[in-house]
Amino acid sequence: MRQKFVVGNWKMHTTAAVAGRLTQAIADGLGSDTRVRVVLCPPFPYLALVGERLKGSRVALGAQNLYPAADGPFTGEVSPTMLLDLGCQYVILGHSERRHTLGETDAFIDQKVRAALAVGLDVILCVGETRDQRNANQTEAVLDRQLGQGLAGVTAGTLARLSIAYEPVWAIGNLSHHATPQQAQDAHAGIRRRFGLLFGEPAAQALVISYGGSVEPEDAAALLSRPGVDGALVGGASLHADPFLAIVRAASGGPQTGVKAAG
Ligand SMILES: O=C[C@H](O)COP(=O)(O)O
Repeated sequence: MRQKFVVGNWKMHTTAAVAGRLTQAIADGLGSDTRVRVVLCPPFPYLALVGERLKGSRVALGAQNLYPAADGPFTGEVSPTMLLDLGCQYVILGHSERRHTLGETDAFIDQKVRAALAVGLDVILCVGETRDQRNANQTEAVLDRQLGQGLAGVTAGTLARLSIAYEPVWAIGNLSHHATPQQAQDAHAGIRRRFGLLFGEPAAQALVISYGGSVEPEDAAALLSRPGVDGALVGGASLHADPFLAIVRAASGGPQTGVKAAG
């Protein structure tokens, strides 16, 4: 049985003071319950601070990006080993904001996935179609391409350190147009099928596939109770402790032992 997975992606938000308070509130609010795997991904400058606050908690630290080289003349970039040094266990790669706003290609994302897995980081690989691609019935082709290239460097030995986040681009930061639980379930089933073709059925059944795109406490239970929807990659709602904790509770299927009520 796959463990539910909830990741907070703070994107380019917070300040040091806010990051510290938010981390503390989330770590305290989660208590000792381990039914849901929880990860916080702050901006690079706050990784050390957040990592420090998470010590002794059951929340893992993740980064939002990396550069696929061990070191070198790459001004402004951050290497996989630097993330490890800072205590990161996870890294988000292939996020649509990097694909579409910053122009990252499938080939570059493939390099990043390889670099992350090579040093022992766990990868959360984001895939998803734009609204135009969905309207043109290209969703499957887009996911095929993104998965085919994004997973090219994954091997039997590194498979267990990979999860997928399905994020339809049209649903991100868009409360009036988020995907329905059925749309998420269908896309996840397609991703699992493709994964099975690449790596075999046991690997496909073990694969954790999260949904991202305006996940809010109100719809989290309906979404996360769907077969094959194993978690949530949460943006906006992870910037406040109460809604984020509520989403974790929804993922656990109900009140969690040792989890204080959000408030
Ligand atoms: O990484 C998170 C996703 O892009 C979702 O962001 P959002 O919850 O603000 O729509």
